Amino acid sequence: MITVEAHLARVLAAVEPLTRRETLPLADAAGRTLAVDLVSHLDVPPFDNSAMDGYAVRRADLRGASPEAPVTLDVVADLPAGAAEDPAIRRGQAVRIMTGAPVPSGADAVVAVEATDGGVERVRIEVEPLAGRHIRRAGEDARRGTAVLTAGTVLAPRHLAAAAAAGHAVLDVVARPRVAVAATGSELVEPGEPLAHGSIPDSNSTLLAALVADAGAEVVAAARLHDEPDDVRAWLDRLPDCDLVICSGGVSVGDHDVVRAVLGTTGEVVFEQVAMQPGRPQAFGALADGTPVFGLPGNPVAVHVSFEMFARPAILRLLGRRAPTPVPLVVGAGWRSPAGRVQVMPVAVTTQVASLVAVPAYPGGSASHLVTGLAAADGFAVVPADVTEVAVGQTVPVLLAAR
Ligand SMILES: Nc1nc2c(c(=O)[nH]1)N[C@H]1C(S)=C(S)[C@@H](COP(=O)(O)OP(=O)(O)OC[C@H]3O[C@@H](n4cnc5c(N)ncnc54)[C@H](O)[C@@H]3O)O[C@H]1N2
Ligand code: MOO
Repeated sequence: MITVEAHLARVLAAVEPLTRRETLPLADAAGRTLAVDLVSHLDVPPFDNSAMDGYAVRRADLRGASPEAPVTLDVVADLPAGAAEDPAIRRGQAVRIMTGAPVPSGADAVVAVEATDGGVERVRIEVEPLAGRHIRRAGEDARRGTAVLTAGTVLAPRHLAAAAAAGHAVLDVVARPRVAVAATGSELVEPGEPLAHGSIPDSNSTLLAALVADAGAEVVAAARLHDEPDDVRAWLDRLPDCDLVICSGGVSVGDHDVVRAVLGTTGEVVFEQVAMQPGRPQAFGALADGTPVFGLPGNPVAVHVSFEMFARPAILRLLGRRAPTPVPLVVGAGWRSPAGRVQVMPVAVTTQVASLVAVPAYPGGSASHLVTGLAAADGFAVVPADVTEVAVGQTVPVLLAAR
């Protein structure tokens, strides 16, 4: 038996970050991985502008101004947002200005309209503003030429907004890893189709395709294959170019374990017992053309768990992303864990007395066939191999599940 860490290290050593890139308009880049550090093309904001609707003034004109001693100024211009002018302001003058409009170069403060009588031709002002009051300075958010986003960032709406503000219309992103998925098993039928005795709906195909997409990759081939070595061989031979192949089922020691029968003879794929529950039997290696291939155990919970522990980290490495950090959560209901194996327990995350707690998503942690029970999970608690009892109130690391 090998450890989870050793198996993961072997997987990560076999995949390299992709060098393929795509250039996408901002609107199409959400969820993609930025390929390069992004430098601002602009000062952000691009010019000194007003933070308030009010009046641009010269502070020298407003010495000692107060509600008891207001000062009246002539309003010589009106600047809405988008105005391009830079009107001169002389002694005793003010410029009416709206939020976002460029502050005239002769002004050194803005007075909010609330501290005035709101006059259009003349304005009565009741405060002496501090220097620079209500002026948002050019470049105070980002200077032209400085980095605003770093390579490897998963582009969320807020990152796209930052890129737009920094003057970018398109972004260089890492190409989506191309992944082929196959579910093996002669008992499997298309979901929704009538079942003969002994048949079950194929849920792993749906699970794997959705997990692959969630991890930021693209499914370029998908198949449901009978436990016939020739079928599996033929599918593998006809695969389009891909970066990764993920199979489920057929990796243990049964008579019809077809992935073992096909890939176990090439010498490039290693079949291991990993000290993990569920998901002990694992296959990983390379096809004849070098494409990395996973053989995940067929039980659906084992598929999800194996994906989170090994296949997702591989896809994230292809993308140049870091693996997600588990979230420490308090245990809300205890459970037992096997000695000597890392237990990956589906947990529901709920709120108890104002704190988030993790409780088993269903009773009986090792039941790796409970595919509908798995739907109750919000994440996976990763319990170290030397722990046999997970007690209420203790903290466990939880890998949050795809949403
Ligand atoms: N003698 C032993 N038998 C088994 C062992 C063992 O160590 N010695 N390990 C058990 C464990 S643990 C697991 S996990 C499985 C892994 O075996 P396989 O990878 O060969 O998986 P299958 O036998 O093909 O399937 C296992 C189980 O999952 C169901 N399944 C498979 N594919 C799908 C799918 N696409 N959708 C829904 N359900 C699927 C399948 O019907 C089986 O019930 O081996 C144990 N046995
Ligand atoms: O190890 Mo199996 O993957 O528990 O069901």
